[in-house]
Amino acid sequence: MVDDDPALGEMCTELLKSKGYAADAVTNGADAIERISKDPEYAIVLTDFVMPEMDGIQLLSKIKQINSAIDVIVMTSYGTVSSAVEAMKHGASDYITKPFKRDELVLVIEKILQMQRLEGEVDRLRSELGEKYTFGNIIGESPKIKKIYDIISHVSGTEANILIQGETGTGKELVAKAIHYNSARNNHRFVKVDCSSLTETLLESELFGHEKGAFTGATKDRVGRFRKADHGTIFLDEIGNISLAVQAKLLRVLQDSEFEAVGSDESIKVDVRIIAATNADLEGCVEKGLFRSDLFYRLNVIRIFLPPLRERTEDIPLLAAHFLAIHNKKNRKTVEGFSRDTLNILTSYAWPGNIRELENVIERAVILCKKNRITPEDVPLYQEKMGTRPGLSGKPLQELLEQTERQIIINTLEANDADKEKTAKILKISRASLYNKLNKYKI
Ligand SMILES: Nc1ncnc2c1ncn2[C@@H]1O[C@H](COP(=O)(O)OP(=O)(O)OP(=O)(O)O)[C@@H](O)[C@H]1O
Repeated sequence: MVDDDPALGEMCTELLKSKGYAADAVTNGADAIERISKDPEYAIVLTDFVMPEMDGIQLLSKIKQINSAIDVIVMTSYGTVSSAVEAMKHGASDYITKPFKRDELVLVIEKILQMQRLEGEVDRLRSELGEKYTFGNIIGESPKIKKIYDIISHVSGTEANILIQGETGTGKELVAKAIHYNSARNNHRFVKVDCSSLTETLLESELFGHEKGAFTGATKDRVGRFRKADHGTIFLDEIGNISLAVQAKLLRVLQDSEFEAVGSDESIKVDVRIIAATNADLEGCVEKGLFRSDLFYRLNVIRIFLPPLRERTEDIPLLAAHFLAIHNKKNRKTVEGFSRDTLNILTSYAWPGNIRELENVIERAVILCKKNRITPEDVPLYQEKMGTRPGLSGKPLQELLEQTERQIIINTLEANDADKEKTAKILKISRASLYNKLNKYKI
């Protein structure tokens, strides 16, 4: 704390000490420089703007020369916004207007410390990537993804069919591969079929093969994917889109492990484990008669729900660091990391395209980046939509409040094993009110 008024210095240091931080005060810039030069532990300098001898801006640039990791907060007087702007231009991290309330000071300091932690976290994670927090190629350390790791290790050793459900880009294929490569079938093939990209006839022949002349264009025999996957695993992506006829044939493979190629009456026996994936509501499809319930039950022996990225934002810095490393290498770049504003932007965006979208954004940013860290200008498309602070996202207050309320309820439920009674008690609302909100927010 640098201020020529010793009483203010004392008040601030006492306050910060009462919050558990180490703090001390000096009354001029020269003393501040001396202490910073001797002790690398200083994380933040709070300095007055107008001081005799060395003013706030001069002190700021000297501090940055000595230790650029120190964040400087400038105190300005009421009505001198221009000096705050000038300080920010010179690299101040924030400013606070005098006179300020005690809470305001604590808030500014804590915000900076949190950002420093986030930056430190990314650096730490970058160095630890590849050693921890991964399962095969799956990256993440949030409780939700750790649960997925547990499920993968449990089910890999079994022969159970698996249904993976999750929005697009959440890593369904990655999970299917992790299960296969951790299973006893890993010496055999992992065969993927994208069920949504083929017409009914083509899909049938793709899955089960065909005999020459079975349909127009079938000029020679073809071995289907089920046979290619014999003793291995077949991954049926977008299973929700297949026709009822193909569903019937699939059911037979599941029940009897046999099928006939298109245009042939000879039964073929296979030993294949099936992992299916969908981003559709399969139960809803069953109710509407679009998906056979018997097939659904056979596939759904074990179901894995992959959470959307917005429900595990803790993993974003880790994933961002991972993709940064990949795309640095691919593009022969040496981008070191992300500015804190960029990290804020990345962690506050809703990511409708999930991890695939995050990877695309990082790849583009790496290519565009001209400095050593990725800055918000490198992720321009997303800047407007996100807003680094909730109030700047351009959304109506009501919607923002509801979003927050929804998240609070989800967090409380999660922390209490989905115990609604406990959740209502903790949040001090009636059970009826909690149920209403669960309905309203479709939790
Ligand atoms: N946890 C993760 N760690 C690292 N990379 C991931 C993770 N999840 C997904 N990815 C990457 O994101 C991209 C999309 O993943 P994937 O194809 O598995 O998603 P999907 O859910 O199968 O998508 P779709 O439903 O659109 O087929 C891939 O490049 C994948 O490597």
